[in-house]
Amino acid sequence: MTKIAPSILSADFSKLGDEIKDVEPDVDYIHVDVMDGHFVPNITIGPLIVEAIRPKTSLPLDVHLMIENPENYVKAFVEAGADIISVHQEACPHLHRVIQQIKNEGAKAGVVINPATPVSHIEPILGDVDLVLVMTVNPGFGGQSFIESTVPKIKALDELRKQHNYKYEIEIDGGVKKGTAKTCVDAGADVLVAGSAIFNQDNRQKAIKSIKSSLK
Ligand SMILES: O=C(CO)[C@@H](O)[C@H](O)COP(=O)(O)O
Ligand SMILES: [Fe+2]
Repeated sequence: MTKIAPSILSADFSKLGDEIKDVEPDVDYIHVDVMDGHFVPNITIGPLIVEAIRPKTSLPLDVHLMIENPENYVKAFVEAGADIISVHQEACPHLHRVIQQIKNEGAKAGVVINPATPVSHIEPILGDVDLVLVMTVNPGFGGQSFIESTVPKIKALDELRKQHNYKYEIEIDGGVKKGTAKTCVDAGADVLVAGSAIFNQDNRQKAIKSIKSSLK
């Protein structure tokens, strides 16, 4: 069963608790986009907001770190209540160490690749991660268009998982809506992050249902 992870980047930040409650019954993770104004041009939220939303939901908080030097913040995000922490390969010269650090802190560890980064750059640590996040847009903003050339990477990750019996989930992030969602699931994606396709809609339940039914 494909999992849905609404990205709160497109939610109303003045009432995040209510926004999460609105989607909670129909989804699997809450996706939290952390941006530092260095790794990506945008600045969003830090551990304080994660701590504030933690009591508002029992769903796993899926924290996507789009920051430089993520190793300096892993502990703070785990203490704030993050369940899954994903770091960008492009931001981590010592990727293996950061992945171990996340796991040692007690969270699930994910690795993220940008649209221009090949799967080969993360192959050596695929046996160590709980999640691989394939960016299907360039990170930094919600509401961008899906980049089709990322789809073969989803397929390659699914193949490698079968071949080596790896256990990671494949998550995709960016430009998810009807059509692109099915393309990714057919390629092997297990978790779909969706921001604007859910939170920019008046009826979020209907929006989630429509993504789910597009997968059949
Ligand atoms: O990490 C990011 C963007 O950098 C995403 O999680 C976005 O929040 C997805 O937004 P949509 O493309 O679904 O509107
Ligand atoms: Fe994200």
